[in-house]
Amino acid sequence: MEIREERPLFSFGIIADVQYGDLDDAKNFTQTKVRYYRNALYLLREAVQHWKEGNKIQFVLQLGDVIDGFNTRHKNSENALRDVLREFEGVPFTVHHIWGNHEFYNFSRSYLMKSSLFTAQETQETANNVQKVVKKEADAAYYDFSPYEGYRFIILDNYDISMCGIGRDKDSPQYKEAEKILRERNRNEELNSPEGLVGLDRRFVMFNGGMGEEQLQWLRETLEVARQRGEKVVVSGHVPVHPDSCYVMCLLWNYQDVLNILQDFSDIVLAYFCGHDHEGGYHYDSGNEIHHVTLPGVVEVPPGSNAFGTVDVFTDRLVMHGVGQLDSRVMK
Ligand SMILES: Nc1ccn([C@@H]2O[C@H](COP(=O)(O)OP(=O)(O)OC[C@H](O)CO)[C@@H](O)[C@H]2O)c(=O)n1
Repeated sequence: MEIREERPLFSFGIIADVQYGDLDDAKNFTQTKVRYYRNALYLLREAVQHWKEGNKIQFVLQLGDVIDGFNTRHKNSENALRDVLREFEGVPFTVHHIWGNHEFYNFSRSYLMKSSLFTAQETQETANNVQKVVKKEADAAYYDFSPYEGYRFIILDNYDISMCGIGRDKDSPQYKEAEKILRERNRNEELNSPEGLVGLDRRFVMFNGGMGEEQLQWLRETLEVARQRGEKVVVSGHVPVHPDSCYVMCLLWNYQDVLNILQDFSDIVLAYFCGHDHEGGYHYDSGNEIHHVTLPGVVEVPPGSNAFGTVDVFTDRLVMHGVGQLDSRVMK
């Protein structure tokens, strides 16, 4: 008879696209959904309260876009950031903040590096050395950590190559590379517009980004070391990397590079968690046994519901307990 463990090895929280702002509700760009900017803060508060009361999660993956770009119109970016960070004050778990496009509408990369949203700087070590958080490149936010022996989490910086907002200096090689990629693929004056782009090429808009060769190389090396150690790996970023897990306009520019790497390490990679596409999505890459989970965006959740979750990690499965618009799921 198969004996299943009752308790998970460990658990973590997930939430995406809070996009808080002290702003009146308004429709999104395509006029299809309402964004509830103020209410988003209460939904974040409810999620944090849920995790505190459950008293079982070790950490949260905050999957990016924690405040909205429209805060800049009122010069309110710092206040908005202060308000969301206050929700996490004194919590009994670690919070890993991932950077999305809205972080760069509000702040420069150098500002973010010095802020509490730069969680790669934390180095926490437990007795068995499994909670070490390792920062890599000097001006990038990708890193890895091991919350539990035998498990590794990888945080990607999906806007490493980007033209978003004020993130990258216009003279930086990364900004120039992003501009070259976009101008070659997108002939519109307004680079956020997908007009004239067909199929998967609709991802070549300015609110997406790409990952540079240095980061891709680091991802390969980190997975290689994890494989040698016999670890299982969960990867996260703001932007989806599988075309079947999201609306194609929200895909990472060089999603195929990342997918190839994840698939090369399909023996150890369990899942990829992200946000960005506010509709949310899910795809099981059955050939490689990798789960791609795109969380619904909190900012577009009407009052009375929510969109966050808790993932229990067992030796043979991840069990995602969704609240509100995030579906619950057992991922073998
Ligand atoms: N078709 C579009 C869509 C957007 N824009 C402009 O791009 C900027 C970012 O858009 P925004 O909807 O705020 O980005 P999110 O990250 O919140 O959402 C991504 C997906 O849309 C969610 O499903 C902003 O300046 C828009 O005005 C555009 O020009 N054309």
